[in-house]
Amino acid sequence: MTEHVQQGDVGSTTVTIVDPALAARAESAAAALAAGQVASKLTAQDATLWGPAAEPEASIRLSWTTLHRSSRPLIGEIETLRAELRSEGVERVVLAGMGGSSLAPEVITGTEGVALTVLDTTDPGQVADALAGDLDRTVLVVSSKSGGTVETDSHRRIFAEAFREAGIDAASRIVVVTDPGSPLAELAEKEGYRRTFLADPNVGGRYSALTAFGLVPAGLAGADVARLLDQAAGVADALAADSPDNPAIRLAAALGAAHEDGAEKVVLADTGSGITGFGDWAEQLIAESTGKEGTGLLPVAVEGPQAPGFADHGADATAVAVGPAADGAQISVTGPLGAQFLLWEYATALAGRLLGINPFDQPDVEAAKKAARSLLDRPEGGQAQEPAFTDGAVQGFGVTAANLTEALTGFAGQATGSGGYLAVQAYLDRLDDASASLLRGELAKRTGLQTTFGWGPRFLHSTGQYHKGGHQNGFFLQITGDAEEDLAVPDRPYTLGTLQLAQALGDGQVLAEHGRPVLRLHFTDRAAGLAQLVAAVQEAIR
Ligand SMILES: O=P(O)(O)OC[C@H]1O[C@](O)(CO)[C@@H](O)[C@@H]1O
Repeated sequence: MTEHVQQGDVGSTTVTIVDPALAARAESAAAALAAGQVASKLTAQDATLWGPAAEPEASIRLSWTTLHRSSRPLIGEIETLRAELRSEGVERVVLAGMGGSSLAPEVITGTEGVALTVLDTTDPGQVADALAGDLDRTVLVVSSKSGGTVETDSHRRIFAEAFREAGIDAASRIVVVTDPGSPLAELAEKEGYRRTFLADPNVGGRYSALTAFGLVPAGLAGADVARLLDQAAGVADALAADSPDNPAIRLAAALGAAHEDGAEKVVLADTGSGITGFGDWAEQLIAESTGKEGTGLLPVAVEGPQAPGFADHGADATAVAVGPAADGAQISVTGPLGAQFLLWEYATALAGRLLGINPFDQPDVEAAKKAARSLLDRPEGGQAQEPAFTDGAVQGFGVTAANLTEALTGFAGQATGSGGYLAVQAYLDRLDDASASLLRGELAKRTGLQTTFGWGPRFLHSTGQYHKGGHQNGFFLQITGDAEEDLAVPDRPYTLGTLQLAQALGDGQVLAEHGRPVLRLHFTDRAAGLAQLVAAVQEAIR
């Protein structure tokens, strides 16, 4: 470390710019943020910080800066409900929620080793497995800020029917988290659902970790959510300080300076933070907040500091250790989970200012939802496409190639050396088909490109915004697969399987309209297709 190494240290919460060149580059941005009193204004919820165009949205999105205080009364309410449910033998918590309505509780419970079944998928097999759990002991938490998200609504319908069929009073087993006045709030009242927690409407989904959206499902599952608020409270004063030593200013200034120098990707590796899955939560915060108007920071969550893309990254990326600095890390961010939530929220909002965008909207998410809806309205769900090739258990779409190897060679050839990124989007079962995620490292290693991996449709509520709105240099590999069984969605004209495929095709269509290359590979047999794809990647891309 040299004199340029910068550290903002709050107890155990630190941001260290390990790379001296980056530390030097970040100095002026940090000084400007401090001099402009941006941190204290943000804490005071000043909606003018991102310019006049962003002000209307920002004025209803800033309550997250004080949640460590305002969320306190929730703790007792959650504990009371949990005790009540346990006294009835209800101990298994299933959470239906997309993006900001499930990512934080998943990290919180994962970090504490507490069981929570998260449904943020339309994969019929994954939902069927959750249904096959012990319904007698199950409570379903339905979390949706808007109250209109199709995946979450489908899960609610499927579980309500399953409870009824099992002779269980469905209303007594459904707990709702939503915004006041949403269609879901109204429905919960009409149906007499067990309990509705109304969240603070002045907090957007991806900033909602410390609202009812993060705390209710995690707390019902048994996580110590009061401690999370304590951890956030412990760092709150430091984050409000107009000083270059403010850890959020440090982080935002470094990411902003790196972006200015062409490092538009942020590679996140856990280096022993003690937090499980932080990258998945941070991905949504960073991508949806910054990836718009053709700019932004692309989060790339990798498997660890040894993974391809981290220590060996190029000039287009900044390597960030979540935990102590490791080989190749340019920035290290440490701290307990509650503190890291608040720190990254501040840093992302400040980085948004440096990038000149509104960090509180997600203008490009709707396009894919619309395309999926219109496909579902067509006969056969608009899904009767002819494959360009069938090679064993893999069919190829959107490509001129005779077989899998040829398709991959062409796709990788186009992307390699482009300075862009590869995005693998797997519309599969993230538990049973978990090994698909190995493709990320294989492709990153072989192409030298920053490579992301996302489960569809989960990523549509996360990195999906960046794919369409951010730097227009992504290459998209979609993977879809036949399911062994499908699930009907009660009172809806589609099954989960048709919805899942419509979501893939709809997003693919929007990406193609953006002029981005999309290769879709469909597995007629998932296990065989996956094995074939991994072997073909190893053969075709060297
Ligand atoms: O909580 P809701 O309204 O169901 O939305 C879920 C997620 O969907 C998004 O709106 C994107 O589609 C996210 O910003 C949000 O976290």
